Amino acid sequence: MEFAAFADRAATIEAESADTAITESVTDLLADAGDDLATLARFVQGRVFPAHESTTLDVGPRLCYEAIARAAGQNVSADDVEARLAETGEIGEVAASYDFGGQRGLAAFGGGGADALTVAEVERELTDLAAVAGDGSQETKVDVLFGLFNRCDPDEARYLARLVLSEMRIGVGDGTVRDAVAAAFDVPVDAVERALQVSNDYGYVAEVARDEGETGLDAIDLEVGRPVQAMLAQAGTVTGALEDWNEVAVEWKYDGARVQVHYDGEAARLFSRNMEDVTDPLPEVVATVEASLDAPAILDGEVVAVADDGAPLPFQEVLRRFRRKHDVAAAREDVTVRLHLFDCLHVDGEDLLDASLRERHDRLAALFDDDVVSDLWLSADADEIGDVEAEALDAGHEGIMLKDPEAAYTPGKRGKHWRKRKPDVETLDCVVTGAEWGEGRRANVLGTFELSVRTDDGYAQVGNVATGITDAELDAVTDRLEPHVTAEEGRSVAIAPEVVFEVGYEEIQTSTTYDSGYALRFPRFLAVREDKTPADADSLSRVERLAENA
Ligand SMILES: Nc1ncnc2c1ncn2[C@@H]1O[C@H](COP(=O)(O)OP(=O)(O)OP(=O)(O)O)[C@@H](O)[C@H]1O
Repeated sequence: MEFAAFADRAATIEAESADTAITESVTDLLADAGDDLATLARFVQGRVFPAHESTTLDVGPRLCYEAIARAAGQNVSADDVEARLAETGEIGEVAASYDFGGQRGLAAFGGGGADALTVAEVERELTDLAAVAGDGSQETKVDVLFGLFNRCDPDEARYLARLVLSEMRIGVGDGTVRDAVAAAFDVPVDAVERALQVSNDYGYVAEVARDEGETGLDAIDLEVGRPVQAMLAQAGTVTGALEDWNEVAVEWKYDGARVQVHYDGEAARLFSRNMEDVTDPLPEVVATVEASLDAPAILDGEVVAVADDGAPLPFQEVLRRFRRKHDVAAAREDVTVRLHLFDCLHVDGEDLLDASLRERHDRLAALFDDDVVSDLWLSADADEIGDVEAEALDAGHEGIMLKDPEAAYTPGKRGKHWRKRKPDVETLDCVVTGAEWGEGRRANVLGTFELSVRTDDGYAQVGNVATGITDAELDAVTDRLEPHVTAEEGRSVAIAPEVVFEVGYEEIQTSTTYDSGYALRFPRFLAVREDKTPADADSLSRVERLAENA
């Protein structure tokens, strides 16, 4: 296909506003694509390379402006191009506004002709351009781009400029291409979706859909060395997770950077969340993996920067390691990293995407014999989950992940099967007005604390807290409260309002359980506010406001 024909189709697509019309136009484009199918399935999304490839054009805006300026003629400089961009705000518009050499050439041929750019040629030239490296590479890249722009008419220039800067913006998203592939080659959308998840390559999937149909799509498997998109999480709550699932798989949410490990039986390669190859900057992670594995595997996890005492450092520190291309040894001295693996997508020829998290985690745990694998707690108890969260926070991590233990691994999906518990937006300072002695090992310490807020004439209860308190804190809190016990009945004690607890919670609900008319959902102990007296504690009217504004 001539590049001019692609530009023409792109312009048509861009002019459409309805999603269905856009999908239909992309469907037609793919159906007519012939040998250019794979390339067009990428170009239409503004991609030159498959999503799983780390290859980039490595063409910054300035370099592109220079190439445009050179093609536009002697009197135009990169600064002029940039100035026009400041006016119009869109690089395609700017590129289309110049008279390039090619326009005159095309006019002479009456459009098209021997010198007409083809889609295949653009793809080839850009692939060669991406491979240019070393001294003088920037100059060579400008030369290649100049050569292309010089043969463009305004419409071609518009879409070439956008393609080069990954700013296609014609309203075609991942979902559009998925649906268009399904429609163009009469295969089920689900089969296309799965194949895309597994291969991360729209071009390849489009070709398989056309040439081998549904059977071919179903046969696409994960491949060691070809990264897949990471499964993502939504914000969620413990109460929500407990409502939705019988049991919740709880893990620490490590504060680091996502890493996907591909081990081919001999060597490991590592990929970042956006599928960049980060093998070289992380030799000790590679060594950890290679020391334990003896069969091919694809694993998912987080790399965390740690201080000398093992405590996690802010995640910016780990990014310093990810970005390091030179002098890795020195960077390694500066920032120590640890690998925490939490999922397993493939082991020794077997894809595990469709297996449950429960099974995938078991398979992962069987591959390593040290503490590389995340601890996973299965729980149906909010207090227990709260304790895991308290431990995670104590250990310096971000909080917890709540996962559906039965769910499959869905690459690239921000679904509801993985949830990250948001940090508390608000906390409440509550007065402790009662408590209960613990049981068994904890019989000598107070365990559950009655939380109240101030009212006009006293205090009203909003809940009980038993979660988030370490054993050491329980001892200290018991010593602090015991002198204020005013009455005792069974394990329950009444306590004079003296001590203020800061508590986190997920939600405030109206409730008839407590005399305040409200109940904190999933309250967690955060601290004793020694700096506050009950007079400084929160009031019922604040609770009312918080409940209303939720
Ligand atoms: N045990 C774990 N299981 C899954 N993801 C984890 C875990 N520990 C840390 N993480 C990190 O938490 C992220 C989950 O949140 P999300 O999928 O929304 O990613 P994100 O957009 O990078 O969000 P965030 O900025 O909150 O990390 C994962 O991408 C991963 O990097």
